[in-house]
Amino acid sequence: SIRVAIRVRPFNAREAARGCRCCVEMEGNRVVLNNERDRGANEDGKRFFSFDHCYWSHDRSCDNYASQATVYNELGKFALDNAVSGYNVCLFAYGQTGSGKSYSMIGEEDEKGIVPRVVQDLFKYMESQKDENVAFEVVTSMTEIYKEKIFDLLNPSLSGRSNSDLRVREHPKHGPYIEGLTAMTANSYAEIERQLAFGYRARSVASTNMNDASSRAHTIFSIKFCQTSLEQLQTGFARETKKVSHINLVDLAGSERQSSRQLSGVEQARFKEGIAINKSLSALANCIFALYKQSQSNLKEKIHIPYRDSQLTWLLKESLGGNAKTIMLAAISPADINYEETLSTLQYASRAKRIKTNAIVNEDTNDRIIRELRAEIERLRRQVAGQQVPSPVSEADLEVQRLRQQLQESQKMIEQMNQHWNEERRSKQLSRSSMGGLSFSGNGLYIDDQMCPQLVNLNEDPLMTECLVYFLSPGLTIVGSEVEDVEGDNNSIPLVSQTIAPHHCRIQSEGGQVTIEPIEGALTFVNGRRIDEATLLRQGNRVMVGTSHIFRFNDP
Ligand SMILES: Nc1ncnc2c1ncn2[C@@H]1O[C@H](COP(=O)(O)OP(=O)(O)OP(=O)(O)O)[C@@H](O)[C@H]1O
Repeated sequence: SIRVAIRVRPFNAREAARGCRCCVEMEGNRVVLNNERDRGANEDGKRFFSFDHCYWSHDRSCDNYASQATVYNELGKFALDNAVSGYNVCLFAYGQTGSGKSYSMIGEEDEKGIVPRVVQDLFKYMESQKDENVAFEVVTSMTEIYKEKIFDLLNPSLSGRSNSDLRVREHPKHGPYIEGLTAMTANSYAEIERQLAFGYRARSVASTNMNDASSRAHTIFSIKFCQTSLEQLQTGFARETKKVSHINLVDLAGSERQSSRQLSGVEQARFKEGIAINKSLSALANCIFALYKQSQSNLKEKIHIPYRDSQLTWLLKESLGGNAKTIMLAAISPADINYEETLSTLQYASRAKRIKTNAIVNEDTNDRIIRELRAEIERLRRQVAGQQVPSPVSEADLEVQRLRQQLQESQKMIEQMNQHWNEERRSKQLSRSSMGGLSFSGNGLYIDDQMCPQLVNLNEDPLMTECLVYFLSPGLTIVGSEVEDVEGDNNSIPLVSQTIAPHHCRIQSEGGQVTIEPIEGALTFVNGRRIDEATLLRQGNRVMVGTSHIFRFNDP
């Protein structure tokens, strides 16, 4: 379920000057609203709401005062821990204008909020995991949805509102995304801090009755976090595991009451912004309501969730009802003059609590099974160790035996998984070689396997040169015109021409060395010299098989 937290701020200057009464109390994870004139409240004028977390930030002198660090330690750390485990996470701040959303998300110079703290701890995590077999990548982007238009806050050409708005598209697997959005790689916390400062300066902010610096748009700061680790297997292969998670930190524009009185020019502009903000927030409310209904319903039929009704809900689709662990931080004012807005925020948040998302670790399926089996083995090992106290009780012996058996079974499964993984990799390599070993990226052509030695074709036609890459996996590779039937674990390279024998030559790759040997004197040349025995290949050697297949040997 979506995790929901409520935070109440101190009185602002205006509320203090008007001598407002505090209408909010917090008891553990329960919020109590007080208003004797509220007809929906109980006879004591109270309404009760429970949430996953309640943060009392109204009065610093109270024992239960929740500081920026307290809020981060629960919400931000939860988001970060899940992102590190490979889940998509989304943390969004909701609430009336001036209720404290930006304060919680961004914070102030010496009271940093969730966003900078998440980034800081993300870099600390990467530092702590530094290892030559692990690589990390952090890519950030920052957008603003202002009056239903999407702007790129990290685009340096941004000047005023002239930056043309961007479009949302939908990826069949990963869901909606913004086309053409600037994505920046960051190598340090300081870099992201600069990006954040730049992006936040470019936001649409204006002074309103409720807040001197009110965000007039929704701001989304996104981090794509990739973790690639390389594991050396006993089989000689190196297994690459990749986990990618998307962290979306969303500071929503504040909901506000619309006035029907005569408005001045500036007020008119704020009023129009307010309409757009309320429109997208009500689209969000409608999605939350539909998702809430879906969670209540036992019906098989699916309820339509109106994600498409606003850019905001469309972009948050995966975070609300899809593949993400989502946290909603609802900020409220303590003042009685804002009672209605506070009540509506709490009702909104109560509904969100019931929404269930469907978060999964974003990694290769085989990686997931292997990871789960490893965890299982570890658990069983610990259990076996725990049970090994000498005991005459035969029941304990039986338990140890059962655990041992389970452990063996899990170990066997993991071996099979690794074997299966290797086979898959090999078959991918074979299909790559039969396709000419080509891989395409958006930027053109690249050879995506730098780990194996390779034979790269050379051709009189420069356009045809280096178009074919044969990857030489550890073990034996048979080259010939009829190699479909090569047995066991052996690999094959099929070549067709009159001068190629059915089984023409053997290429052995072992312990980092590769040799080539003709079979029954078949025509094979290394650097123009005919060979008749196993010959060691060196980086850059020219290899000719028959009279028309020429390659360069590449050993990365
Ligand atoms: N927990 C808090 N402790 C101290 N001051 C706070 C707290 N929360 C909010 N404030 C102060 O209240 C004012 C309004 O907060 P903030 O700008 O975060 O509201 P907001 O919900 O983001 O408003 P808007 O929707 O208009 O952008 C700011 O001056 C901020 O410093």
